[in-house]
Parts: sequence; structure tokens; C-alpha cells
Amino acid sequence: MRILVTGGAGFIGSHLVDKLMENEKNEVIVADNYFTGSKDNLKKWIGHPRFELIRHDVTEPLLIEVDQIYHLACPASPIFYKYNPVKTIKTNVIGTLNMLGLAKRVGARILLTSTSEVYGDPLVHPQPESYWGNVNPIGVRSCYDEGKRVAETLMFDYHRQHGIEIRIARIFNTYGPRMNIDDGRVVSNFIAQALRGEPLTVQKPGTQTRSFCYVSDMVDGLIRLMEGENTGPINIGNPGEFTMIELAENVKELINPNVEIKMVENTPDDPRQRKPDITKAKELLGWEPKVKLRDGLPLMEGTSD
Ligand SMILES: NC(=O)c1ccc[n+]([C@@H]2O[C@H](COP(=O)([O-])OP(=O)(O)OC[C@H]3O[C@@H](n4cnc5c(N)ncnc54)[C@H](O)[C@@H]3O)[C@@H](O)[C@H]2O)c1
Ligand SMILES: O=C(O)[C@H]1O[C@H](OP(=O)(O)OP(=O)(O)OC[C@H]2O[C@@H](n3ccc(=O)[nH]c3=O)[C@H](O)[C@@H]2O)[C@H](O)[C@@H](O)[C@@H]1O
Repeated sequence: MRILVTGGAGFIGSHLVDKLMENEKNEVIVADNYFTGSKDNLKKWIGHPRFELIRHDVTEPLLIEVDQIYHLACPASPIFYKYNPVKTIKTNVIGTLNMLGLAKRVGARILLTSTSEVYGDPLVHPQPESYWGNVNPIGVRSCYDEGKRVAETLMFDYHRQHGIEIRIARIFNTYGPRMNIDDGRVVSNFIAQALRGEPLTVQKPGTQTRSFCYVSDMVDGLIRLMEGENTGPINIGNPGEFTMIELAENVKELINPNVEIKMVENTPDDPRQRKPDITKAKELLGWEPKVKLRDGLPLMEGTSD
């Protein structure tokens, strides 16, 4: 099996590559432009005979021969996807179009890593896949959430029109080693702050919730979805729900009990609550997360691997 992983030099992508490389029948090709990812995340595979790394931007066509495509390429942290929003839209729309074109040409199965952000600031809680969402089409997050919604539409149109085999995962907040320590996402921020002895910056009101999935559980879910028979979309995430104040208290207790918790201003359109309904993943993929937040957080500490 020859497998392309776009965005494979990033956080989730590099853990996925590690897992795929464990199977000696797999050859893995990573295409990445290194915007938020790094070769360092893949250093143990560089030079391996079953591994290839290509510097490539998915907004440009890619002509290779593969059997499966895991399409992850896209900045995921809000500070990075808002940095150049037009580029984020191009990555989601033109990038997904190019990867679907590749899938069509070579007859490959393609999996898109969509996001819980397609539900916007959800009015239904927890969120099942049947919920169509509450998304601001013109806000500062729209390049990402509307971009992913169009990417999902493209996937289904290629499926219906051209018979492409598609899989869509709606990923909920994921954490683990190799997150960029300066990437602004809440778990990496709090851990970095706790290790430096700086106050943990809880954005107001602090009662907003998220559900955090450890990366090994995420990778397991993505591979099961790819190998299974269902197109999705399927939510992949951990249903344990925490307020940002609770998360800060957990990090304080587990990593550095001496740090303060400080309330700071928030950014526009921050979703107030988020928790996956994972009934479909349980029934169709036989998947549910194993790692609890309190067990996963200490695994982040001071490591790059
Ligand atoms: N981590 C999460 O909590 C989360 C949640 C929902 C969805 N997702 C999705 O999962 C995927 C991976 O997220 P992550 O957390 O590993 O993020 P990440 O930023 O660590 O990885 C993204 C990778 O894509 C690469 N990339 C970005 N734009 C590209 C382009 N135009 N061409 C080629 N490569 C490009 C980056 O360099 C990076 O290596 C993304 O599609 C993201 O939207 C992640
Ligand atoms: O899971 C998802 O679907 C999406 O979740 C995240 O987006 P978001 O939940 O906004 O992620 P964070 O930036 O980590 O923020 C989470 C919460 O923490 C808060 N926060 C963030 C940073 C901080 O220092 N303090 C803090 O309280 C934010 O206000 C927000 O309420 C990801 O970064 C997206 O890539 C992903 O698609």
C-alpha cells in the first residue's frame, strides 16, 4: 500500500506517519510546505527506504501514484490560520480540489481531516454529525471553518459525480507531544506557561468548554475510518468536556502548583461549548478514546516526542 499524507510534518500528521510506518507493507509519502510543520517531527524516518518527504504546497497540483491519501494539510491553530486567511481558504479549497483530482486520476481512497469547527458556535449540545452548524460566514474564523465546510462539499461532490472513495473525519480538539509549544492552542499554551512558571492565560469568560482527545486515540480513529466502509462524516474526539478554568486548574495541579491563573481578553467568535457525540464512531468504527485528560496532560511535559 502506497500512502500519501499531506501535512505529515505537522502535529497529528507526524504521529499518523509513525503508526502507518509500523506496518512493513506500507510505503509512506509526506507532502508538506512546512508552514506549521517541521522536518524534525519526521527525523526518525528520513532516509528510510519505505519513506519519502516532499516539500510541496497542496495549492499546486501533485502528480504521483498512490493507493490512499490522508489529506491533513492545513494550519490548525487559530493564530496560524488567521495569520494569512486567504492562504488558509486556498489551502482548504484549492488544496482539497487538487488532492481529489489526484485521487480521481489514480483511483485512490481519500480521507479529509475536517473539524468540529464546521459546527461553529453550536446551538445543539453535544454535537452529532447530523447537526448542520451555526457558523459566521464572514468572521475572522471563517477562512478555516467555512473553508473546511467547502472541502467537505467538494469531497461529497467528487464522490457522487466521479465515484471517488471518500472518508471525512470531524476532529475535535486534539493534544499531545509535538504540538508547537508557541502555537497558541490552549493545551500547549498552558503547559508552556506552567513549565516557565508564568500565569496560565484563561481567555474570558473561562466557562467556554472543549473536549480534548489524546493524539494516539486520534490516529487510531483516523486509520479505522480509512480502513472501514463508511464515508462519514464521523466525529472523532473525546467526549470528556472541560471549561477552560477547569483545564487550567488541572494543568496547575499536575504540572506546576505554584503558577497563577489569570483572566485575559478573548478573540471574536470563540465557540462557547464543544463536545462530540461519538455514537457513530462507536457503532461504525468500534472506536472510542482510551486516554483520559489527566493521564494525557503529563505526557506533554518537556518532551518533543
Ligand atoms: N489538532 C486539532 O485539534 C485539530 C482539530 C480539528 C481538525 N484538525 C485538522 O487536522 C489536520 C492536522 O492538524 P494539526 O493539529 O496536526 O496541525 P499542524 O499545523 O501541526 O499540521 C498541519 C500541517 O499542514 C502543513 N500545511 C499547511 N498548509 C499547507 C499547504 N498549503 N501545503 C502543504 N502543507 C501545508 C503544515 O506545514 C503542517 O505540517 C488539519 O487539517 C486540521 O485542520 C486538527
Ligand atoms: O477541534 C477543533 O475542531 C478546532 O479546535 C481548535 O480551535 P479552538 O478550540 O478555538 O482552540 P484553542 O485555540 O486551543 O482554544 C480553545 C479554548 O481555549 C481558550 N484559550 C486559548 C488559549 C489560551 O491561552 N487561553 C485560553 O483560555 C480559547 O478562548 C478557547 O475557548 C483548533 O486549533 C482547530 O484547529 C480545530 O479545528
